Amino acid sequence: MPSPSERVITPKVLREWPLPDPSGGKESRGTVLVVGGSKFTPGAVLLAGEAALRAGAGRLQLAVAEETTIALSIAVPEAKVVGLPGTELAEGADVIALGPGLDDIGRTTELMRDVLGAAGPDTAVVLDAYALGALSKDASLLPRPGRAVLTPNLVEAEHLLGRAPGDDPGPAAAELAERYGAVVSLYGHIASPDGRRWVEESGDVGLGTSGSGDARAGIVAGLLARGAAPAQAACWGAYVHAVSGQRLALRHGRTGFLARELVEEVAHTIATV
Ligand SMILES: NC(=O)C1=CN([C@@H]2O[C@H](COP(=O)(O)OP(=O)(O)OC[C@H]3O[C@@H](n4cnc5c(N)ncnc54)[C@H](O)[C@@H]3O)[C@@H](O)[C@H]2O)[C@@H](O)CC1
Ligand SMILES: Nc1ncnc2c1ncn2[C@@H]1O[C@H](COP(=O)(O)OP(=O)(O)O)[C@@H](O)[C@H]1O
Repeated sequence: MPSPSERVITPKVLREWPLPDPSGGKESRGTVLVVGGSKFTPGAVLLAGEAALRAGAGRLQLAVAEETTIALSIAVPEAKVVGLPGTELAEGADVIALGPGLDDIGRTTELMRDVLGAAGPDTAVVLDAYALGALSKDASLLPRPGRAVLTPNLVEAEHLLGRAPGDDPGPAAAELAERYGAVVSLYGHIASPDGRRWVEESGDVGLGTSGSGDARAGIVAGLLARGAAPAQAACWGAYVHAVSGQRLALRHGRTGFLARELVEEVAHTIATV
């Protein structure tokens, strides 16, 4: 049941809150820079990056572990791929998605200082995975929270809150949004620092698949790149992620579909809202 303070995200609500017209060239749909990956988890960046393109981003850049640059440039031929930290690309990026696939809090902290410090004043930021662990230790790592979306899973929310989110993630999302001054998307519950709240109710068990959160962070980044506001990108992102899962569940069953298949559904789901 949604709380009375949460608006349920339905196709009608989204159609009243349309995404910016995507009819311009790729320059007008923005550049996403995904910063993340490690020697042993390079695929998270691939999932997030491809999800950003499927959500409509114009250009994709990946800053990844040095030893994975060649493999990822072959796996994602649409992207420019450089070694971490990727600071040289940060100033020109419209959106920076930081965290997927990182595996060390100290290294992530350094990356956040370097990359977000080099970002332009209007750059939007999506923080996921290890970036949220680092943020839980040092809130100053998010220099301009106003254009940020945080996409924690329940473990990351616990690190950020300092306690378990409890049975209803809605109040936890609202508390985090207020604390960090950023939009928070937590398990289908979206909260904005101005107090607005939404809930997406179509999600199902199959969405709990490896890489699902990486895909969702990438969708949000792509929507921001094409010009959506942070709360709009988070609401559309949660809906598109959940409905893409529903469509896969109809074809394959409630569980067993893959995050990469979720990513492939994204463009069609957006087009049919
Ligand atoms: N194909 C791939 O490459 C995949 C990579 N993935 C990546 O794998 C990484 C690890 O994911 P797991 O869920 O196993 O993560 P862990 O179980 O290692 O940690 C869960 C979360 O706790 C936080 N954390 C860890 N150490 C902390 C500390 N010392 N202090 C505060 N917070 C801390 C981090 O924010 C982390 O995201 C993530 O970066 C994720 O993006 C997964 O999403 C699955 C797919
Ligand atoms: N059992 C479930 N029911 C509904 N939605 C789910 C379920 N499992 C996952 N999800 C959705 O998928 C998102 C990503 O899943 P999660 O396991 O938290 O990803 P990750 O650990 O990769 O970040 C969640 O935030 C939630 O919105």
